Amino acid sequence: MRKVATSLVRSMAMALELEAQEISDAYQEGLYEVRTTLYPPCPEPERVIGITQHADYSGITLLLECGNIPGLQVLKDGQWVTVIPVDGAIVANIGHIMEIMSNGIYKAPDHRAMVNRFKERRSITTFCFPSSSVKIGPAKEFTKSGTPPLYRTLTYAEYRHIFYNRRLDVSFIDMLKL
Ligand SMILES: O=C(O)CCC(=O)C(=O)O
Ligand SMILES: [Fe+2]
Repeated sequence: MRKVATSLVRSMAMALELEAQEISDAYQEGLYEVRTTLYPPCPEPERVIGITQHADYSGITLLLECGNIPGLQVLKDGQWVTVIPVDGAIVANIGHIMEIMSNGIYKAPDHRAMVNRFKERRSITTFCFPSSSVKIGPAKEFTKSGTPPLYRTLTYAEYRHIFYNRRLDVSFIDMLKL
């Protein structure tokens, strides 16, 4: 997972002409949180949401959908789009840290997980973070070129503190916008 995350982040940084080596090194050393989720079958799936609408607070998220049972949905142009599982594939999702670092060019999409009437679904999610020594803010290349930063710059500890102490009725990313 570390290799996949590092190489994805490197490509994403290169596409924006950012200091790709520095950014991928940060993900080489960072914290990776793994969450396994089990969604039991539900006789009334239309009345239940497995994981409610949110965007991830990671840099990027790598998701393994076990058993090819669909459930993940991404909000695209105001519509929920189901991500069809592909055998053995990893779903990569952008988290808030990449949104901030790219000064809003990459967006952390809202997504949710639905439940299935007949089948149990399991997913394994790896939330990939840069090293805790890295400041979380728009990449220095944006400020150098005179582009105004759209997000605050925080230490890793501040970022996590704000996330875990936030009010749930306020959008987390909006709190970090300037
Ligand atoms: O289980 C899934 O498909 C999504 C899980 C997820 O979005 C999360 O854990 O943040
Ligand atoms: Fe998520």
